[in-house]
Amino acid sequence: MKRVAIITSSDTGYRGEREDLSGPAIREIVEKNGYEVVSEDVLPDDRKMLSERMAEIADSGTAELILTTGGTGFSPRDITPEATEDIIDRRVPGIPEAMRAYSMTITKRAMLSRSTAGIRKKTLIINLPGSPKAVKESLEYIIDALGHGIEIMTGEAGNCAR
Ligand SMILES: Nc1ncnc2c1ncn2[C@@H]1O[C@H](COP(=O)(O)OP(=O)(O)OP(=O)(O)O)[C@@H](O)[C@H]1O
Ligand SMILES: Nc1nc2c(c(=O)[nH]1)N[C@H]1C(S)=C(S)[C@@H](COP(=O)(O)O)O[C@H]1N2
Repeated sequence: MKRVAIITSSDTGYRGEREDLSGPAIREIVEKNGYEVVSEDVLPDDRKMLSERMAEIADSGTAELILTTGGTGFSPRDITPEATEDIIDRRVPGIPEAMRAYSMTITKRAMLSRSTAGIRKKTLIINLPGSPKAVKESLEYIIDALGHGIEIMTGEAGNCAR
C-alpha cells in the first residue's frame, strides 16, 4: 500500500486557534483512494521547520507521498513552496500546473496559489492550497495520475508504456 504523510502549514492551526480541517480533508480523499496515512503534522508557516520535516520523512523512507496544505498564497508568511524547493532533488512542475489549470475552471483565484511539487529520493512532495475546499478540488483532480508516477519513482513499474 502506498504511504502518505500529511503536513498542514498554518500559523493559526499550530497555535490551536483554529481546528485543522484541511489535513482531515486530505486524509479522507487519500484513504478512499487506497493510501495509508502514516503521519499528520500541523506546523507553523516556518521555512526551516517545514523543510526539515519534509526531508526527515523522505530520508527515513516512511512515505512515498507527502501532501502539504496551506502557505502557498501571497501572505507575507506563506512559505511552503520555498520550504519544498529547499529540499527537493527534482522538480515536478506538471502536477501544480494541472491543479491550477483545473482549479481555474472553478475560480480565477486559483492562479494565486504558488504551489510546487518535487521528488526527494523516493518521495513525491506536493503542495496543496490551504482551504478544505481548495484541497478537495485540487487533490481529487490529480490523485488518479499519482499512483503511476509513484510506481515509476520507486522502481515498481518500468515506464509509461501501456
Ligand atoms: N488548515 C485549515 N483548516 C481549516 N480551514 C482552513 C485551513 N487553512 C485555511 N483555511 C480556510 O481558508 C481561509 C484562507 O486560508 P489562509 O491560508 O489565508 O489562512 P489564514 O488563516 O489566513 O492563515 P494560516 O492558516 O497560515 O494561519 C482561512 O481563513 C480558513 O477559512
Ligand atoms: N481549487 C481551488 N484552488 C484554489 C482556491 C480554491 O478555492 N479552489 N483558492 C485559491 C486562493 S483564494 C488562494 S489565496 C490560493 C492560496 O491558498 P493558500 O495560501 O491557503 O495556500 O489558493 C487558490 N487555489
